[in-house]
Amino acid sequence: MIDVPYILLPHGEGLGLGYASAAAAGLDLPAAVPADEPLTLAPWSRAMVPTGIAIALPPGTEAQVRPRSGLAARHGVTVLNSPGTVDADYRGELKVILVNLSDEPFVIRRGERIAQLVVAPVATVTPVPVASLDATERGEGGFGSTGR
Ligand SMILES: O=c1ccn([C@H]2C[C@H](O)[C@@H](COP(=O)(O)OP(=O)(O)OP(=O)(O)O)O2)c(=O)[nH]1
Ligand SMILES: [Mg+2]
Repeated sequence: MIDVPYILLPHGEGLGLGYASAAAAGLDLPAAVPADEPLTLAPWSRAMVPTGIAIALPPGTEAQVRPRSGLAARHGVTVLNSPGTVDADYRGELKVILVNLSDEPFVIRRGERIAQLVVAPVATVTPVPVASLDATERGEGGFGSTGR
């Protein structure tokens, strides 16, 4: 277990960050919209939803903002830039770019879990310019080159 420090911003008071089950991969992210002002995501529209949370990821890690399957399956609501990337040096508020891919409006209430955050190790590399690349069996084949 790796400690990940987080703070609740003023508009995140009372919200939290946690796993929904013992071995869940993703920390659920809550919507930090005002309790008396739910956010309505119109059909085929998007919104950047505040979570009221800021984190300090350990160097060598990233966090991915992933959709919740229940919202996607039941309401057509997903994370537009999935998986969103949270850099280890980011100290701003975590935000979730939700999109409503359905014909029905979707209402987001305060504290509702809108996405999940998966923390993962990340390889940081040094890009090295070279004259040519080593040969492989695949070569330049891609995008279905091996068949269906
Ligand atoms: O779904 C997301 C994606 C990003 N971020 C935050 C954390 C991340 O570290 C920062 C920048 O994200 P990204 O690199 O994807 O965006 P960019 O368009 O490249 O912006 P920047 O120029 O700030 O890197 O925004 C979120 O809160 N939620
Ligand atoms: Mg970036």
